Amino acid sequence: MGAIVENAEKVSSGTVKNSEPVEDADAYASLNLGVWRVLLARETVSRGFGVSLNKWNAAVSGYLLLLRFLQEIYSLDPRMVVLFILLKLWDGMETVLMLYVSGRLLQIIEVGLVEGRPDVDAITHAIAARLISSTFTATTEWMREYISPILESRISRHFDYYLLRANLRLDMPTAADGASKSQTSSYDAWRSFEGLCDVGGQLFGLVSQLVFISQQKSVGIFFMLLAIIRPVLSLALSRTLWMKPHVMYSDNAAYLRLKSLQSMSASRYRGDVIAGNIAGWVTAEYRRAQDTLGNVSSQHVYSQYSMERTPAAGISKEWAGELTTLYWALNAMLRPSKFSMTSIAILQQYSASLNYSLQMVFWDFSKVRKCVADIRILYETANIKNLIVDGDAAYPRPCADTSESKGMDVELQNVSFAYPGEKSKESALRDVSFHIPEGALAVIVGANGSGKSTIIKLLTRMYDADTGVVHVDGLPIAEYRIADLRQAQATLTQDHELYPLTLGENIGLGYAEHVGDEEMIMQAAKDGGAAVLLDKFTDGVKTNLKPVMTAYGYQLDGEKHKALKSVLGKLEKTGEVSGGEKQRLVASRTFMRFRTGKIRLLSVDEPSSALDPTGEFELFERLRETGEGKTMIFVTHRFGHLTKHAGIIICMKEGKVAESHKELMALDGEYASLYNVQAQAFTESEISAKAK
Ligand SMILES: Nc1ncnc2c1ncn2[C@@H]1O[C@H](COP(=O)(O)OP(=O)(O)OP(=O)(O)O)[C@@H](O)[C@H]1O
Repeated sequence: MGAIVENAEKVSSGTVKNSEPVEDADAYASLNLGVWRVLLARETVSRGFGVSLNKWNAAVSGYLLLLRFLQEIYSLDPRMVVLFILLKLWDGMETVLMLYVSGRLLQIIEVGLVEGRPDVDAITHAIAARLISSTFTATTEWMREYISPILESRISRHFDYYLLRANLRLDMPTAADGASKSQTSSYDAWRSFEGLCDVGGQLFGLVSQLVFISQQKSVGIFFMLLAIIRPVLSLALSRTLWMKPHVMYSDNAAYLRLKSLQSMSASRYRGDVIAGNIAGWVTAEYRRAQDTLGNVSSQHVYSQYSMERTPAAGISKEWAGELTTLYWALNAMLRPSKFSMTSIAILQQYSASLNYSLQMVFWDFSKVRKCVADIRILYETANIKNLIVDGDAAYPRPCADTSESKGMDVELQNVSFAYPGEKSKESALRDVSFHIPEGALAVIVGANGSGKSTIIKLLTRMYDADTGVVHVDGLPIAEYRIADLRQAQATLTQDHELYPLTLGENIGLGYAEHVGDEEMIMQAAKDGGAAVLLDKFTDGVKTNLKPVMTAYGYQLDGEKHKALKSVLGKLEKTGEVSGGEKQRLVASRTFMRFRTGKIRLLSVDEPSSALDPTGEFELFERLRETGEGKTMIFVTHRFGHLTKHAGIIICMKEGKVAESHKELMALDGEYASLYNVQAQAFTESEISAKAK
C-alpha cells in the first residue's frame, strides 16, 4: 500500500524532482508508487442538503445518459441487442438450474445407496436433465460468442464515426491542449455496453439464486448471511485504482532517461545510430541510468496500488470464507440426524455459488460508475469547445467585389502571440505591425525561429493573437466565419503531409467537390510539377503510397516458411517518394485549390526546400502567374528572384519586425550581406522603389 505524500518534493530514487503543477491541491491527494506519481481525486464528502442535491442531479444526469446510450445502441440492431441481453440473463439463470439438477441427482443417488436399490428411472431422468441443460448452456454460449463480435463491430463503428467527426472539428490549440485531448475510444462504448449487460445478468442470477436457496429446507437465513460475509469483506478491503479518477505520470529522471535510451533502438533512429557509431554510448548510458534507478519499482501503478502491506486482509477474507464450513460442521455435531453427506455437499455448493455470484455482482456494480463515466467522456468529446471561436460575418463581405481577381487586404496591428504551452521564454511574435494591401505580393524574410510561419498561422486562424488585432478587409479576423475565410485562402507550407489516400485524392482534395475529376487533377499536377511523378506509378492517380497495413506474420522460420514469407513481403509493399516529389504533390494540391475560383490570399511558406533550383524557380513563377491579382505572401529564407516582384518586404527578427529594407541595407549588417550575396541579380534601385 502506497503512503500518501502531499505534493512531495523527493522521490524514492533519491533524485530531487519538481513537484506536480499545483492547480488546486485540495482537489487531489498525491501518491508516490515506485517511479510513478499518482494524483488521486478526493471524493466530495456529503455535507448538507446542497451536496445531496448535487449527488441527486449527478445520478439523474447519469441515468439520462445511460438511457440515451442504450437507446442509441438498441436502434443500431434491435433484434440482436435484445437477443444479446437475453443471453446475458440466461447466464444468471443457468447457475440456478445447475444447482437444482446437481442437488436432485445427489439426493436420488444417496437414497438409492442407503436403500441398496437405486431408482434407475429417477437417476436416468436427472442425468438427462443435466445433459439437456448443459447442451442448452453450450448452445447459448456459442450464440453469445457468435453475436458478440458482430454487435461489437456495429457499436464500435458507430462510435468510431462519432469520434472521427468530433475529433476532426477540433482546431489546433484545442487539439494541442492536453486537458481536452480525447481520452476515449469506440472500444469504451462496447465495453460499457457489455459491462452493463453483465451487471443485469449477474443481478438477475443472484436474485434467482437467493430465491431458490431460501426455499430449500436445509438452508436457513443464518446460512445465507454467513455466505455473503466473504464477498462483502472482499469488496470492503479491496484497493483498486482503475475505477478512481486519477492522473498518473512519472517524473523520475533515471526512469525517463532509461525509456528515452531504450527508444533509440527504434528503426527511425537506426541509420543515425549506426552512422554516428553511438551504440556503445547508448548502452553505457543505459547501464548508468539503471544503476541510478536502483531498486525503485517501475511495475505498473495499478499493481503497486492494490498491493497489501500485510497479509491481514487476505487472512480475514479466507477466514470469512470458512464460516459456512463451520456452520455445517457445527450442525453435523449438534444435530447429526438432520444432516447427511449429500445435504452437506449441497450446502457447500450453495455457499460457493452464492460467494461467486455476490463477488461478481459487487465487482460488476462497481464497474457501472466507470461505465457511466466512460459514456459521459465519449459524448462530451463532441461538445469540446474549440478555443478558436467562430465569427458570424460572411467572407467576402456582401459589399465586396467578388470577381476572381480580387485579393485580401491584411493588416497586423501590434500583434503579440505565444504558442499555448510553449516552453520557450520568448513569445513567437512581439508587437508586430504591418499592412499588405489587396493584390500585393509580400515577401517575409528572417532568421530561423523569427516568427515568419507564425504570421501565416495567424492569418489562417490556426491560432488567435494574444494581444493586438489581425484585420482582414478592414474587419477583425475573428468576426468572420472561419469556413468562409479558409475558403478564400490557399496555403502552401513546408509542413504538409501526404494523406494515406491515393495520389489523385492527395491532389484532388485541394478542391474536394472535384476530387474525382481526373482531368482537373492532371492539370493541377502539371502546374505543381508532379505530372511526371504520376506517370512513374503503374496505377497512376490511383496509387496509394501508404495503404493501411494489416499484414502480419507470426513464427515464420527462415527456409521452412519461405512461401509464407514471400507472400508477406508482397503484402507489405508501400511506395516512397522523395522529399522534392512530395513537395510537388502538395504544391499540385494548392493549384487544384485555385480552381475553386474563390482564393483571395495565397500564403506560401518555404514549400521548396527539397526542390532543385529549376523546380523552385518554376514553382514560384507558376504560383505568381496563377495568383495574379490576389494577395500573395511568400515566406522565404532565400531572397532569390521573388524579391524583384515584391511590393513589400518584411524582415523578421526574434519575433519582431526589423527595420524596412532600405534601413536594413543602410545598416550594412547581416541583412545587407545576405541580400548582396543572394540578390545580386537585382539592382538596389529596383527594390528600394517597391520597399517601404
Ligand atoms: N507549434 C509550436 N508550438 C510551440 N512553439 C512553436 C510552435 N511553432 C513554432 N514555435 C516557436 O515559435 C517561434 C517562431 O517560430 P516560426 O515557426 O514562426 O519561425 P520561422 O521564422 O518560420 O522559422 P523557420 O525559418 O525555421 O521556419 C520559434 O521559437 C518556435 O520554436
